[in-house]
Amino acid sequence: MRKLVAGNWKMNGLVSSQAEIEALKGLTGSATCDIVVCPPFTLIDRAVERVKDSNLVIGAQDCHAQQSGAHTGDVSAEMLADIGARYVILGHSERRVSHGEDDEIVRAKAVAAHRGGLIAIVCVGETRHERDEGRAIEVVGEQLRESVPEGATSANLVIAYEPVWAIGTGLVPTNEQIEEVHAAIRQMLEERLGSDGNSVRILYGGSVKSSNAEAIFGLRNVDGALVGGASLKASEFAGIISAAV
Ligand SMILES: O=C(CO)COP(=O)(O)O
Repeated sequence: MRKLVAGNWKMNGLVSSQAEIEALKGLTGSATCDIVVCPPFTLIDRAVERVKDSNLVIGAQDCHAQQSGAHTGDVSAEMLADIGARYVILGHSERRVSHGEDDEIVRAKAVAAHRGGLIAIVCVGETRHERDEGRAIEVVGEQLRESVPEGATSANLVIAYEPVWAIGTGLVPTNEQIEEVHAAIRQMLEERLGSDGNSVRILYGGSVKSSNAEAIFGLRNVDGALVGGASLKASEFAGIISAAV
């Protein structure tokens, strides 16, 4: 399966950060994977202009479940598609924790993403405590079952496994732990989507860097990465992209 490497800029980036996208274009012209950059809302419009005629595409980090209406401060999937975004990250643990987003909200947002024509990158992952209790697969399975909407296909859904304790910490699960969870996700996707579940890309996210990317991409059922901090610097992100063969 062709790999997908997505960069989640989180709440980082000013207009001047467009230079990183420009540099990334120059560094990834011959990349053999799909590449998505998800800057903050404020930069999406400009970023879409910048990546025209390149192999980069632009995504967002969230959307509202409704198409329009009295939702102060929110942005809909249709608005994102309207300015040229192609993907949207949903259910990131930073939103699940700090914005109280539960699986039902994530699923409603995924329905909205599909209605708006966006590819949903749905994030799942256990906390340290849940892993220590031996419940990682159970927690991820529950999130997956409840967050993935009807109508999901390999063309409009990507899953990102992001153990909460690995995000921004420099900690990475062992190869066995990653393979175990990815295999469980694959099985659940097959149960849910039939043979098409085989074609849904499952990304790993959490402290991915150019120095560990190759080893992670070599693992079974790892179809790419969702990268936070290391996506902010073009040269570092390009190092990860070049490992995704
Ligand atoms: O949250 C992440 C991507 O969505 C991962 O963040 P880091 O790569 O900074 O650990």
